[in-house]
Amino acid sequence: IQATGPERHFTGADLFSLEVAADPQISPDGSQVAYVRRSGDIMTDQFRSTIWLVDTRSSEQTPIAAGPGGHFSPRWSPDGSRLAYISSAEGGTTQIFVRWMESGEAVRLTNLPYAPGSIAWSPDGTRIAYSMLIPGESAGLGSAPDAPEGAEWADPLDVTTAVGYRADGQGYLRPGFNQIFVVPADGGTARQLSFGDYHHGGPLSWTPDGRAILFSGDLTPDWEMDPVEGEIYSLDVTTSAITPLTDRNGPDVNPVVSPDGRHIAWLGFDDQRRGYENVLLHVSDSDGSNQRVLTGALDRSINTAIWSANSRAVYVSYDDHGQTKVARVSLSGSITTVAEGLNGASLDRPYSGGSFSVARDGTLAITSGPATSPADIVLVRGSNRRQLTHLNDDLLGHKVMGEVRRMETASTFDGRPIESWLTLPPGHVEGQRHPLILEIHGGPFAAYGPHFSTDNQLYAAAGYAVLSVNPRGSTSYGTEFANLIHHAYPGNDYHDLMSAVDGVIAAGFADPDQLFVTGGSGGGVLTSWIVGNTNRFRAAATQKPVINWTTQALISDIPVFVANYWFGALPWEDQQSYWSRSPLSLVGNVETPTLVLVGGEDERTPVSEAEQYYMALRMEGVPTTLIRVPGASHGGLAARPSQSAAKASAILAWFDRYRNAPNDIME
Ligand SMILES: CSCC[C@H](NC=O)C(=O)N[C@@H](CO)C(=O)O
Repeated sequence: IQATGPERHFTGADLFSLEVAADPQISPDGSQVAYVRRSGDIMTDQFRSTIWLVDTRSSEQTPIAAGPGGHFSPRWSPDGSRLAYISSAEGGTTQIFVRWMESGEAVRLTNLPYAPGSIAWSPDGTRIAYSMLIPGESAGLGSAPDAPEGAEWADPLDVTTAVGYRADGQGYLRPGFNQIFVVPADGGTARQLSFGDYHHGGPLSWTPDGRAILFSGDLTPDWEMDPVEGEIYSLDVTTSAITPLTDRNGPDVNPVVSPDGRHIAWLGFDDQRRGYENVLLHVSDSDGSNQRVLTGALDRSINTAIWSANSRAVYVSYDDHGQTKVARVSLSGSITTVAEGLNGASLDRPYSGGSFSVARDGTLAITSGPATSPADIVLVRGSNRRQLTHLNDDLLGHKVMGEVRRMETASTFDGRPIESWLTLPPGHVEGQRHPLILEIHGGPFAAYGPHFSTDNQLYAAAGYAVLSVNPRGSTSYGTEFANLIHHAYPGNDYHDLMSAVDGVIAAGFADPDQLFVTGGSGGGVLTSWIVGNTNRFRAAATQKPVINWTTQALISDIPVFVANYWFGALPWEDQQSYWSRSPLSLVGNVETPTLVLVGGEDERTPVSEAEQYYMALRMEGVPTTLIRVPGASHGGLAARPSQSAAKASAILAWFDRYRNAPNDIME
């Protein structure tokens, strides 16, 4: 059949044409913004990162690093004359590059054996600090016989004594520790500054005199068993002496020294072993004395902190009701919101997020955009906003996207307001009811909001309305709301989700006989929990779920965290809680046809969780299918455009199979 015209709806193939702006770095004088552009590439089936410069007056764009390889982390020298970045332009390991802006010359500064990260210019622009993993020795035990010359033997045994021996996105970890280095900014030999069997973590922040670098880490022998702990340390650049600046029980991370050197700002909280804590902005004097919290009254979590040029305030980003905002926090603790509507770089689901930077005069560069398009670069000067890039107008300008509307319902459990966003099928006519997909976020401490989502747009283009709900436990509504699921997840969040579904039915958008449910990770837990509790949904698709908390606590890459923060006991100490909160405990109730889907290299909610559920459903005679996404990690389930499109297509095919089935087949 020949197409009669251009495809007006969003399609899976469109994923290859999407572009999203990230990591906007405004130059100190505010004249230009360097940013990372992530673009779909149909030949490599990846999102490729390039660095572009956009002029804040003319909006003219210039490529900084856009050739072969990946390019990211642009960072201005303090005087704005140079731009450092990390790139694999020359193949092999990523390296630090510097571009001289006036001449346009870019040079590779380093020749490192391993990938650098957390690059930070010294205040006088003469040096660049960075962190890098230095491999350590594997724990040895016994030995293989000697191999004859020329023999090709199997790999040696992999022996570990580490707690963190696996990590999502990396697989089984090679032993080693993050160390801090410094390299001359005009080339030369890098020097290692930190040593020892501890991770010395970024981001890094220099003191204005260039004598010390602040970093965070847990330099105590018990660091492996305390996954959230961290302190701020000062590292002497000459002697490598390390001085702790904080010492409380709880994370102290992301230190930033004020431009005048008088204060330190950082993020952290008192560890109470609760599922959720607001991350608070702290400041102290430069020696760590006089510590105080500046955002205690906000009751929101702070994501990023950047000092104002005059050292009198800190700009922070935070999530509020599913939206990401920037506020200016003065040293006296007054908080003024200065930008709203930030959007992050994740494309598949509408998670809150976004990034920003600040010029000397307070002009902000943010990543932002409507819910129907990925993030662009927007300049914010006082109340003026100007969109500098239009990365997707060429593609989405010719498409009819699903409109996104904010909804609110009272929970049937306790009357609390539950916020959600409804993506309507393109061309929706008022009064028309649609089949509804409830799409549940993970975390579980995370938030959806009015943000772009390829999954939701693909479902909407297929004629479904899609509901993205923030049930209790969601972030961006304060500590009390998030901790309503402390040691009680899944639980009453179920009622919030069902209330939101009933809200859109009552509002006339959804067909009550055509309900479907899906969700990933924490959202997969809730999807499986829902089908264990109700038969109201015609079909379900549980993505990368936890099914059995005992195995999750022992096999995932966050074992100690799950046990200590989400249960407060080890599995064998409180098997009753672990079992009663496991969706596997309800599998005998399930009648809803349920698709199970997981990334083949998921280390966060391991493949074995999905496999347990699939087999349990088969044993119970429930219609099911297991899909593994080859090579995909937990965080990277939708990283390859072809797999992301195919995943949405498989879920739609599963739902379509039951969408039009006569009711008696469903009974
Ligand atoms: C329920 S166990 C771990 C869940 C995981 N949390 C952190 O990694 C999760 O829910 N991830 C979410 C949000 O990041 C996801 O959608 O993958």
